[in-house]
Amino acid sequence: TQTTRPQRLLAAVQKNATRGDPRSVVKAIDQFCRQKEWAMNVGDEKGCILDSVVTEVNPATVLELGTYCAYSTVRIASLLPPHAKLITLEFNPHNAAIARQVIAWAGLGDKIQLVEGASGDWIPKMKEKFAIETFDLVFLDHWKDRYLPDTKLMEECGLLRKGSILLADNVICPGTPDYLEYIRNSPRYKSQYFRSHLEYTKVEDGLEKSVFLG
Ligand SMILES: O=C(NCCCCCn1ccc2cnccc21)c1cc(-c2ccc(F)cc2)cc(O)c1O
Ligand SMILES: [Mg+2]
Repeated sequence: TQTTRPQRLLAAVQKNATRGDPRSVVKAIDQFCRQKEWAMNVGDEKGCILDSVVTEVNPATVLELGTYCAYSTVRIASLLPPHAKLITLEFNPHNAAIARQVIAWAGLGDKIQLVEGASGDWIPKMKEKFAIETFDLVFLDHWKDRYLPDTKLMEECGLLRKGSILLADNVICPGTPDYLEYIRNSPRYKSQYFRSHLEYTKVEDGLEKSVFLG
């Protein structure tokens, strides 16, 4: 029977990456997506911007919305300090199953908690279920029409503190116009656009980094 793209991506990781070496997992996925099949990972170009933000924030608590095959999950977790925790949310059970295996191959299982479900259902339960006060960093990479409602939901649920950083993928392509409009005009955020390209292409895309001012 026909394999899926996430299954082929996992096979490329298991073939070309070294167990326990997160950077080799990232490299193997980028090579697969450049040489074999495009996939919607944040990719190597935007990934460097992601790395610099993670390193600068040095977060103890991270929320990722949109795991897919755990490319950015592994990329972020490989830069976290020892006792930091990353919670990543994936809606699609098949993708979640692949992501778990990529995370295991990278040897990052003790830093990452993968949760299956929808952001609108899980965000209100984060505090009680995961003993989380607030998130130091949120990486938004899920349904593009959920970036705005979920940001408002995180505000309402008290999951953001003065200084929390939101980093949003795909604000140009596919685009998140309502999110950009809100976050760039709200007095409660200070935003900065990092211009880049859609993963593995020459199409314009970028990351929007926003600091919650409280
Ligand atoms: O759609 C994208 N990502 C989202 C995938 C679905 C997320 C589902 N999901 C996960 C957690 C979760 C929690 N709650 C609710 C839903 C949830 C995406 C698309 C493109 C893209 C595609 C084609 C094209 F021609 C150009 C660009 C590029 C990207 O980088 C992307 O990220
Ligand atoms: Mg994306």
